[in-house]
Amino acid sequence: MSHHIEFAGLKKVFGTGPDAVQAFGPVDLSIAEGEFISLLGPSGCGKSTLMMMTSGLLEATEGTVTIGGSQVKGPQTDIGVMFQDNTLVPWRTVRGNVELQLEMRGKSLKEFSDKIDNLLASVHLEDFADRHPYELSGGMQQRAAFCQAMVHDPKTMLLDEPLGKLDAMTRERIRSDLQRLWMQERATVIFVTHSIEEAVQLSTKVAVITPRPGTIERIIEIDLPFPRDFDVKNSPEFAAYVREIQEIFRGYGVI
Ligand SMILES: Nc1ncnc2c1ncn2[C@@H]1O[C@H](COP(=O)(O)OP(=O)(O)OP(=O)(O)O)[C@@H](O)[C@H]1O
Repeated sequence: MSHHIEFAGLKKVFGTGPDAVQAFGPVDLSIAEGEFISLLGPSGCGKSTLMMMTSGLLEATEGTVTIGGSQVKGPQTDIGVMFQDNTLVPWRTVRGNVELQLEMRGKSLKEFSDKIDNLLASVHLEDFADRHPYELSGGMQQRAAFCQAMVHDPKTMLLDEPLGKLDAMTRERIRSDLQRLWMQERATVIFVTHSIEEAVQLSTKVAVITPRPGTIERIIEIDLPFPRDFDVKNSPEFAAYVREIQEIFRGYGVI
């Protein structure tokens, strides 16, 4: 089954009458299987609204979301989601939290045991598997949440500012982890960020969204080799992409 994502005439209005808020759209967008697309847009342009509609947690006012050929009509369980606030429960260990995602989906813990070990090792948490969330730093908690989102092998991932609350160095490190895992798994990823550099580093495409109600201003294909390591990030080509996107936001008057 293909795992492309399709938005057709997708629009969200909150409320009715004079108090109605045109939050997002209408937007048509096709995201190919294995694509890593970042959504970059000013605060309040409707990025989280789009992610909620894609995951089936919020109903669209008009239009449709289709994932892998099936129209989204309710909460999706076969996708991986990660938001700015992590979803770790305090009474379970790191490993227990990752296992919870399997239990909720009725999957065998035994079958996924090696996968959990590999995931925790890939984000350098192998020595903290038996610790509880309160014993972890904010960055470590986000890395654990990342393993939660990935453990059931989702072919579609929705990441809504997952690195937003982290300090710059931790953020840099998790970006690399995320990129490495994406290169291995090639899931279809929609990633919301406020960082232009982060979007250019991680994405095959960047969708620049207009101020509210968000519509797509431009899709920029990022034609740089993966992994986008230190050298790629310091190349003139990388800087040119960042500059191109900065110019769009300058045009909006938001930077
Ligand atoms: N449940 C809601 N009820 C009413 N209005 C809402 C609701 N959720 C969001 N909105 C409005 O919809 C618009 C888009 O909000 P949304 O959170 O999607 O933006 P965003 O692009 O994710 O913002 P940010 O970058 O600041 O996180 C905003 O004007 C917001 O006030």
